[in-house]
Amino acid sequence: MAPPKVDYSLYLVTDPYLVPNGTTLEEQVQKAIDGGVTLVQLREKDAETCDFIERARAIHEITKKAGIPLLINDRVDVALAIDAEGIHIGQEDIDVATARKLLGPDKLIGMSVSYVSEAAKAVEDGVDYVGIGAIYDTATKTPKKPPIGINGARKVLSYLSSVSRYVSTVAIGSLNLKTVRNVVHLSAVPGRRLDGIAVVSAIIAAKDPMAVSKELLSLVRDPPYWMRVIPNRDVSSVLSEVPTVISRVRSETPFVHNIINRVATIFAANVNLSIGSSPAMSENVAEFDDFAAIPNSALLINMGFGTEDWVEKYLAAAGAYAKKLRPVVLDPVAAGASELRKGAVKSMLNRSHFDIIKGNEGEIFSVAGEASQMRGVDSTSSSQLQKKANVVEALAAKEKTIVVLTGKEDVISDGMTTFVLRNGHRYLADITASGCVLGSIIGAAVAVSLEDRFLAAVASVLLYTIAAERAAVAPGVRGPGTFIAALIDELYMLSNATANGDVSWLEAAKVERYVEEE
Ligand SMILES: Cc1ncc(COP(=O)(O)OP(=O)(O)O)c(N)n1
Ligand SMILES: Cc1nc(C(=O)O)sc1CCOP(=O)(O)O
Repeated sequence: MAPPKVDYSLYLVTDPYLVPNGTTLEEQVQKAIDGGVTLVQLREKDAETCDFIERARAIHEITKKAGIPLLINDRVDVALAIDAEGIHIGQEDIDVATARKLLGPDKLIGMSVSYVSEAAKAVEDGVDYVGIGAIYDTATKTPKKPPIGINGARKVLSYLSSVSRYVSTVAIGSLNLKTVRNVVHLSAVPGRRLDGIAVVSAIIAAKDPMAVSKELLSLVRDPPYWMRVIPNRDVSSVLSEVPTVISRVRSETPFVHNIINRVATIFAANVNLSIGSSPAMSENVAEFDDFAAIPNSALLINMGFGTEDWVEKYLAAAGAYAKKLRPVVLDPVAAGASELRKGAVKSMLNRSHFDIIKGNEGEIFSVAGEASQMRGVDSTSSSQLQKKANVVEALAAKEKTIVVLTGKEDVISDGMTTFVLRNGHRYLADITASGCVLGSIIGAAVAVSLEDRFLAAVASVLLYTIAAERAAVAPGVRGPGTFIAALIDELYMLSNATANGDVSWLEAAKVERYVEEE
């Protein structure tokens, strides 16, 4: 079923109160259209009818010249008075049947929806499009309902993909240069994605509405790097690229910004240094933008400590890196251990994208919404490989990410290809933060291998687990304590050997592609 001809990609909704001093709403709209806005809605909440009509006529002249539709917010009479191309109505405005009767069959009718039930009613009533929101809290208006996040948009899209009539969709509510990419591309479900975004303040209040519109339009239309998945990966070709990633970490010294729990800090910094990367440990929001601007940076968010402002802090950091197109690794430490942690992870995934999600079985199962055997921060390993592989693959596909599930066997998936890795040593389970510091290695690897995050994950796990095997039998290692020092030594030696062309250690790799049995 082909979508209708209206281009909803970048839908400007006006607000007279947000226009910067020294310019007019008409000028802002004209510049926004010059930047690529594809549809305009005139939204005047307080204007007298005669003023509303006068302004609508002026804006209509501009949109007609540009060949794009003008819709009127709420007011059928104003739409009829200027022969606008349609209206947008909310849940408490005029009903669709009456509006259709007044406007006729050819005008566009859009309706605000937050939930599947509202979308179902709007479809039944015959709307042309729905405005899904509010995705996030917005300062532009006080919403009557809580924000629905990316997951809420996904639910509505999923429902709409199942109905026979094509009803177009735009998302609304704090859509701006920081949020658009994630909302548009993460909310997509098989066979259906948002047709566009509706924007008020990011354009209307902008000093340069043309530039902002141009950028927003490309963020809507151009899929981000994380939407590209390399199909049909085989073990030997991925393994052949592992030394390149490890060598590049040593030669390019990527900057790894670790937001990590206190138990792991020193260990993580030493591990980063041992493989040639440059660690920083900071939770200060004031420096996130500066760190993200470092060309070869990556961010690790290790949710080890549940402080009060943690989610907002993590999201501020993730937003800073997303804006610079730099990678973010999420370690949902003890994700299923408490309601606080479950809610925090849910909120994070609902509001941001993560390039790699790494956790143990209990953590990954919890993130995926599956029942897990989680106890504290340890993970039992009760699930069969098949279950683990299915959960990891489904989560990776849903979140458009790479998922690394660690354990006796490590499972890595990009949603299409799943590898099982069987290296490592039991001492890793006998020391604290062994999982956390793997996140720091992954951060370094993905910083130099953004174009192939699956490879970065495989390279990191192999380097770490094979180093652990060697460390466990290194001279002088008598138990977990001496193992930690030997592990850092081995990481250092393997990384240097690889950079010098000696990749013999990789012969120990035990990797296979997971193929589900019939
Ligand atoms: C595209 C789009 N989506 C949603 C809205 C909100 O409409 P409504 O619920 O009627 O709220 P107000 O705009 O009247 O404050 C919209 N205007 N446009
Ligand atoms: C007009 C409107 N309607 C919403 C809804 O949820 O239905 S949110 C919203 C305001 C969106 O403004 P901004 O782009 O500045 O966040």
